[in-house]
Amino acid sequence: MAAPPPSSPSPPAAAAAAATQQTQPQPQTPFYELVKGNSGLEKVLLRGTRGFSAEVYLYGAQVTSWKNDHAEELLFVSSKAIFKPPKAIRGGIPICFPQFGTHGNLEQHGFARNRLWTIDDNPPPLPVNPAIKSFVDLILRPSDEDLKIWPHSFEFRLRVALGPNGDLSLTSRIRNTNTDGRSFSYTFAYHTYFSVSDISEVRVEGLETMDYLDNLKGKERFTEQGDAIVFESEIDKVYLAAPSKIAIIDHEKKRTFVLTKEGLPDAVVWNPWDKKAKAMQDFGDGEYKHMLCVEPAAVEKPITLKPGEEWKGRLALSAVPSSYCSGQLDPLKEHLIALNI
Ligand SMILES: O=P(O)(O)OC[C@H]1O[C@H](O)[C@H](O)[C@@H](O)[C@@H]1O
Repeated sequence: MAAPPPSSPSPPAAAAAAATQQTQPQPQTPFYELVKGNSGLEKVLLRGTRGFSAEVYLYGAQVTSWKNDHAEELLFVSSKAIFKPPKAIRGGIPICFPQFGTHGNLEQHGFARNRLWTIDDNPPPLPVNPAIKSFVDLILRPSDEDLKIWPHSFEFRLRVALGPNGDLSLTSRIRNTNTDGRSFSYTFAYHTYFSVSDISEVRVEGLETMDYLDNLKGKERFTEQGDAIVFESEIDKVYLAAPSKIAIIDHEKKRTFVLTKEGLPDAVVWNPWDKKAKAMQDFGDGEYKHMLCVEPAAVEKPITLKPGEEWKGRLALSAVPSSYCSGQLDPLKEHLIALNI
């Protein structure tokens, strides 16, 4: 598909918006730009107000950049990331579908993260905040090869949107398009890599007292004790029925990430720490200190769709300044104050 001219409304996207305008309010002139990224792979640039921006590779529909109004990168992408199929890009927000991790017989995290998605010029209407001016819709349908490894027909639509306050949202709509009457089930995650100043200075709030499956202990179930989660060693846990808001407090950066999730009951927390970092070809030895994955997910209970049914799973991210004092943070309150609501 031809790239729209730089800094002008994308004609297909504008046409799509116009087509859906009659049924419900949609942003009028969505802006995106399609450019060449690493290794010649195409990526979409989203530009918001006040310098907020995001980038999405068509490869994996993977968000690889989200910047605030000081042009600071908020997501982690490894300096050793490989931008070459079939390797998934190490960092940003890989999409794990139709399988999270090793919870099934497919390759780790499923195949959506290493397939080439296309821009969806005419997505079905999606209720949106009319203040959102910058977004892109992507779509993945299975190829004949994909059908051999996962014999189900589906349409996976992803909208990535940059809000007026720099918030980033990802909305997935997955539809069962099987014509043989068969249901299918899948697990899912937005495998979000956050950029942090120093992992030892980071706390995660919202998951304390939750039950979790520990991937480092054969997926055994435990209950989290005590206070906020802090990091002193490798972690790989699937928190079950986690709250819809989770906060990552970066003490040194004085920044709090607030994650809001819908349709995604679980939340995976992962940091490979030093030994696993060294074993990964596409990850720098010391980079574990500057990243943390908190991944809204549906893992414990797979989602089942009958033919014609559609599921929606949404993640909204915001980064707000935090003058954090231990134990005093109310992530929601702080978020609303920062947004002046
Ligand atoms: O190396 P990848 O396939 O991208 O997976 C990276 C990590 O993803 C998740 O967080 C899993 O819980 C981990 O067990 C896994 O190591």
